Amino acid sequence: MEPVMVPALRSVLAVSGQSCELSLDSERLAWRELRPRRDRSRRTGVCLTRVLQRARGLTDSLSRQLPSGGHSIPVSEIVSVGEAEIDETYHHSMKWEHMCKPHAFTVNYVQRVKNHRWRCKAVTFWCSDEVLCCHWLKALNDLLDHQTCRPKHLLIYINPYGGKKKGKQIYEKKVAPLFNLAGISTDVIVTEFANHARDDLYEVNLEKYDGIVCVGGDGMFSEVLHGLIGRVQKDKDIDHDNPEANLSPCAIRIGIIPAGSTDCVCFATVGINDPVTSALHIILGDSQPLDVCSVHRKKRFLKYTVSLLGYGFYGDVLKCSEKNRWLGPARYDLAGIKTFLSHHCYEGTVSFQAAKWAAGSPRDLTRCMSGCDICRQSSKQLDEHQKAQTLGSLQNEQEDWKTIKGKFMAVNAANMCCACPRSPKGLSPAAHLADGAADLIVVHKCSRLNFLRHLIRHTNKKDQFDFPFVEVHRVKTFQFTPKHFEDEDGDAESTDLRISGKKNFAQICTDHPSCGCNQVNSIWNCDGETLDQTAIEMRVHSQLVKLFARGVEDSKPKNKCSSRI
Ligand SMILES: CCCCCCCCCCCCC/C=C/[C@@H](O)[C@H](COP(=O)(O)O)NC(=O)CCCCC
Ligand SMILES: Nc1ncnc2c1ncn2[C@@H]1O[C@H](COP(=O)(O)OP(=O)(O)O)[C@@H](O)[C@H]1O
Ligand SMILES: [Ca+2]
Repeated sequence: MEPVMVPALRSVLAVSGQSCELSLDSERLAWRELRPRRDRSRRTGVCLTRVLQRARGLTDSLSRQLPSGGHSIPVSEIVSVGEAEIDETYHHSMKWEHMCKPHAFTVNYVQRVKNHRWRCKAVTFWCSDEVLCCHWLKALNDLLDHQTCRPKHLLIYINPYGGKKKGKQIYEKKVAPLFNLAGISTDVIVTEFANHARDDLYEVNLEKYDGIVCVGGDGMFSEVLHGLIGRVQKDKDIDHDNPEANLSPCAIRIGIIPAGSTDCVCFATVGINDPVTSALHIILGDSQPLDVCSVHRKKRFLKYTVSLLGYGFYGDVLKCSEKNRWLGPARYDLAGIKTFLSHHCYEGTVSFQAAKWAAGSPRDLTRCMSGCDICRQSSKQLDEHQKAQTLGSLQNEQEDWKTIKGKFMAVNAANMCCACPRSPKGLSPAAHLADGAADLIVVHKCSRLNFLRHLIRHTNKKDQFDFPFVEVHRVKTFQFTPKHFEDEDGDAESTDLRISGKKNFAQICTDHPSCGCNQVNSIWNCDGETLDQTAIEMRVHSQLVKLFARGVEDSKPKNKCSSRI
């Protein structure tokens, strides 16, 4: 955004009974105390009056005495500004009778606390007269009016059954008051059934809104994502059943208020799953482009995914967890243990095309941070690559397919790092939000102990790919075909469920004669939703949607973008 040119403003006002020099330019609001703070007894009306009287005299000779220390807020992080509410008790305790009428304004702003968490703080500035107070209020509000990226009207979908079933409560207690404070108007829909939000987005007048917000987990986000992408393609007459279609990007941003079980999309794009932090990112109008992967079975669209598309271990965890939904987020822990103990592997073929133009690689020890250089560079290189393809100056890409045949514990595509509270660095720590590529992780058949060692590394700082049975590739597309599809004619158009229904229970797994398991197929976990097909193809669509987020901020800024793991 272009900085707004405003005449710099500078005055002496009082903050908590202390005279301060307050200054404002188009970028920042800053203040410093003019004298060191004494004890709290100085916070009386008499002192405050004196402070303000003295302030009048000081206004012209400010530059002389600025002690070190002070506060500074970027204008872009001010939530709102308003006349201070001076209630009766406060008025009397401050002995305001010594002043004819108090004049003060309050600035609400973002303060960073620990672990990427944000809070809304307030500071009140007391003015010597009404004219000065109005002058400051106007200058600040003019600057806020120029923050054009901020949403004014939002459409909110709340899943009342996600996570610990607290979505509605979280929204009403923690989020709605902040949206009110920021002057954002909202239309709120509490969903009544699964896919309510998705279907509604096909009908709703999107022009009325500056953003869509979902309150829930990754499943709820997925609903909104499907509704929005589907709606935009429908409006533009793009056939999403065509796996080669160039999908049209969605201009309207999506916000996520985390109230689910994993909250991976929120965690990986903000750095924490905290409703207040997410609400503040929405208010400030942050924008984070996000790659979206489409999943097809031949010419049939199945689903979109932005975080994990996983077959084998994560598919089985999901299947098992659904039976215990009543346990809330803990269902995944129980399912994780059960699935780990059952130790299944699945046979099939994985084929992929590497994302040759991608600037990073899955094991380069970088992380996708706010304003990521690797995402920027990759997307530039992808544009050039696509232009070259259109001009026909690239060799036939069909030759670039690589194939892995075998027995797998897991086949995962991570379009982002997939960090979440269970795994703070995620499934693929160096994956990027907006590089136009996904990391394909293939965990070959291995012993229980080795698989456990691999899983444990998702929770500590060690490299989970540093095993001979794990391989990882940065890809633009991949296909998976389970063994039984290859054994059949490989062209079966019938649904997997019919085929697997027959075969799964007929064939005894040769890998596990001792456990007598008869499972040939796993299922796909697609951002926490199941797919009804096992033979699939996935393709990454670079930066198809935008979120109200800014990527994870570096707490120790060195190289602003891609910090070392
Ligand atoms: C012995 C220690 C083992 C620890 C392994 C931890 C590995 C965790 C990786 C988690 C990746 C999560 C990827 C995100 C998936 C979500 O989209 C999905 C749905 O979320 P929600 O809608 O909010 O419920 N969550 C899952 O599939 C849960 C995976 C849990 C695996 C244990
Ligand atoms: N009112 C509703 N009743 C039942 N299911 C719903 C409702 N609203 C949304 N859903 C579905 O609930 C599922 C899980 O939602 P989510 O918010 O991701 O919670 P969790 O993280 O606990 O899985 C999603 O598949 C979503 O489509
Ligand atoms: Ca990506």
